[in-house]
Amino acid sequence: MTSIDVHDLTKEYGPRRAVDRITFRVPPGRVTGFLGPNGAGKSTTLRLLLGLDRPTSGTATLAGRPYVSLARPLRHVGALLDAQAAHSSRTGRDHLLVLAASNRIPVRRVDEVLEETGLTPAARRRVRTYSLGMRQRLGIAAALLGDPGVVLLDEPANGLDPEGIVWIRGLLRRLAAEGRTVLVSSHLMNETASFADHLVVLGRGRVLADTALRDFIDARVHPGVRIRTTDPAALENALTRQGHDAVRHPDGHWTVRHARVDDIGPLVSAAGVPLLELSAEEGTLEQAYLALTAVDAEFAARQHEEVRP
Ligand SMILES: Nc1ncnc2c1ncn2[C@@H]1O[C@H](COP(=O)(O)OP(=O)(O)OP(=O)(O)O)[C@@H](O)[C@H]1O
Repeated sequence: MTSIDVHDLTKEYGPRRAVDRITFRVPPGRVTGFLGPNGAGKSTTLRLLLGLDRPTSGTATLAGRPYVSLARPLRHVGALLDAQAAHSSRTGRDHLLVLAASNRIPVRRVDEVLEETGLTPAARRRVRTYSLGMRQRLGIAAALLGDPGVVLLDEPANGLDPEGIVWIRGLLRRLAAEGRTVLVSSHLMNETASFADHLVVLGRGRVLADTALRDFIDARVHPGVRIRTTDPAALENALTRQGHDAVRHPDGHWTVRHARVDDIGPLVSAAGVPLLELSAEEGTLEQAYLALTAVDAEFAARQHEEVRP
């Protein structure tokens, strides 16, 4: 099994505790979103997983082993941390060839990942001539080079055009469907909601949530129902009779809070209310995330205030 296991992991930089005794497991076969405000400890955790930094205490392992003990790491773990890291005087293809040679990966794979990331036409151009999105694609190509069981990507959609964003979404889902372990850190909530099955959320170096995407949203944001009608009085009557909390908006539409279409639809239909629209307003990941982190941020702000002279 190629799971990622983080156990009681702590990293201190001088007096600052970037990661504070965190424990979580990322299993294969699904995409796990790795979220948290700036400075929450996501990059530090990824760096510890990739052996780029040493933990103060605790462990971070891939398939039960620390990264540094892997003989040809790219064959086990593909990572994108900094898309600007490629040597800019090399061509994109040469960059990948060097990586492939150092991990005994066949040249055939270089051309495959160039094709997969849409870089074949630019393969023989120097990286310094690449756009931000092309560098990003090259970073993703490098991550996929060794056909790894574990994929760690930091902001993979960064700099990608709309087509690229649709592409990366499909790629992440496919990697998970192939049974790989996929951990993706991002600040883009709509994007994360489009590909993640599960979330690990950090805040100030600790795990704030480790849960399925749907459960994460449902636990924090109540669903609502949006309605438009030609007979507002009849609608209001029908809803308030059943104790529903209905709000009329300036443009004339109504929302019924804490309700589902399955309940409201039959109710308004039985009351003979003429409908122009009846739709579900599901909570979004952004709303749920902000609800969770607002509490955390408030606490941090209060602490900040307290230490001010
Ligand atoms: N090399 C370092 N030296 C000192 N402090 C560091 C170092 N790297 C990270 N930190 C601190 O550790 C904390 C966590 O940083 P980290 O980069 O892991 O957060 P993050 O969740 O990745 O944030 P972002 O979303 O902004 O990328 C921050 O307070 C940061 O200032």
